[in-house]
Amino acid sequence: MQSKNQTGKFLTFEGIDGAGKSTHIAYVAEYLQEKLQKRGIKVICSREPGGTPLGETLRALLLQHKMHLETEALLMFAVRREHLAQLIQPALERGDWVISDRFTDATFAYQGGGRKLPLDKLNALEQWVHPDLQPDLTLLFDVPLEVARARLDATRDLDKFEQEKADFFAATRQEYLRRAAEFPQRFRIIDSTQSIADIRLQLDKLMDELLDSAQSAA
Ligand SMILES: Nc1ncnc2c1ncn2[C@@H]1O[C@H](COP(=O)(O)OP(=O)(O)OP(=O)(O)O)[C@@H](O)[C@H]1O
Ligand SMILES: Cc1cn([C@H]2C[C@H](O)[C@@H](COP(=O)(O)O)O2)c(=O)[nH]c1=O
Repeated sequence: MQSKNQTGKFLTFEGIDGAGKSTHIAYVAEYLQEKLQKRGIKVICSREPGGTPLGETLRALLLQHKMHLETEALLMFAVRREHLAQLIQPALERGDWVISDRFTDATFAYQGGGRKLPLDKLNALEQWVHPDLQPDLTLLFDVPLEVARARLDATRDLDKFEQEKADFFAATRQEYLRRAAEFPQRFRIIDSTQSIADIRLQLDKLMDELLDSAQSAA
């Protein structure tokens, strides 16, 4: 069994709405949990905005109500502060692994790219809320806008963000890709136009690499 003094791993899933990230989270969590169980490590799935009772209450407001752009960005970071304090940091300190469906890259992409909030304001909030924590691995599910839109239209009623126009999502996607290029050591881009089965094969490989690096660091 692995020493519990070890810090767990933090994985984040990102992409524009309809890219397919949520489809793969349960699969990755199960894959990792099966391998980590024998080392006494739990895999915890969460999401943003959300992840705590307060965060889920704020999520409902954020996804439905129109508000000032800065209010929206501040609330995203307020949700994140609570998520870090209540769930993410305690889990990582126990040595457990956390998978979050979106994290700070989403604020840069949506509020920074999509809504054009200056990035220096977001950098300042990031420095305030989590100066010393970055995901160990960020999977960016990338698809052309039309593919994402067709997937969303086929499945559900659209929330406030999902109702945005193509130019909003083009700018959001561009900011995601810009951040992936800026932080190549933690980002992996998944071509989400592939079949679900092919994406799973790619995810298996990525998770095996991560498990190997965690094991050799232990
Ligand atoms: N590779 C794929 N090929 C075909 N359909 C897919 C693929 N990935 C996901 N889908 C379908 O697209 C729809 C949207 O997927 P999903 O909910 O995972 O997207 P998402 O990126 O999590 O979106 P959101 O952020 O808005 O929740 C679902 O109906 C899902 O079954
Ligand atoms: C964390 C975060 C999220 N958003 C947006 C992105 C999505 O449209 C919704 C979350 O819904 P999901 O389908 O569960 O991914 O919120 C954002 O604009 N900024 C953020 O920081």
